[in-house]
Amino acid sequence: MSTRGFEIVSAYADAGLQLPQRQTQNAAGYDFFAREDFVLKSIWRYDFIRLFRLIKNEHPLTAEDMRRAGAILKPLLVPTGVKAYMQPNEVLILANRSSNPLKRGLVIPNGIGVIDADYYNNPDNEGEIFIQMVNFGPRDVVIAKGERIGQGLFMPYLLADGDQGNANARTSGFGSTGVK
Ligand SMILES: O=c1ccn([C@H]2C[C@H](O)[C@@H](COP(=O)(O)OP(=O)(O)OP(=O)(O)O)O2)c(=O)[nH]1
Ligand SMILES: [Mg+2]
Repeated sequence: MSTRGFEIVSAYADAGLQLPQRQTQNAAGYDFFAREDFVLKSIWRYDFIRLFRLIKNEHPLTAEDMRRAGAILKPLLVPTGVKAYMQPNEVLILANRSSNPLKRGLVIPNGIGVIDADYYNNPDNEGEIFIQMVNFGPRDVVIAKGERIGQGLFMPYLLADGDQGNANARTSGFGSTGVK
């Protein structure tokens, strides 16, 4: 019987992807591999004078200013091509590799990622796990397909007193339940 684990998202079945793996005997985290090559642009590439004006809401700010700010300052969602199944009272916690900030300037801006059990096989993206990243380093970082980018830890979670549960089905992620 299947209890918890990883599967390749069907669209990438033939893409030669690897399932997350632990690297040593007692490693807690399953390392995730990048689904494809990608570039994480350094946030230093942004023109900071323009950024300052943007923050202060000073004009004139062009559409191009907004586009550049969005493109560089927005975290990138690094695709893994992998989905995780688990028990209803379990969660997969995504964490950075400790070497990422030290060696590559890469941080996970949401601190940790919470992958809910009901994200698996959701109708929007089949439950593909994405790792949010920002490059605070001075140089752009190129990550090749198959490089290890973060790790996932399966954990049980607890309910508060009086919690009768919630019948809503998850339809997607990243704000699918609303932003407020
Ligand atoms: O780093 C992350 C964080 C989340 N997710 C997916 C799985 C998770 O189950 C879903 C929702 O995450 P969360 O509840 O943390 O985000 P939200 O902003 O509250 O979105 P939603 O309204 O969809 O719950 O998004 C990821 O793939 N990577
Ligand atoms: Mg949520």
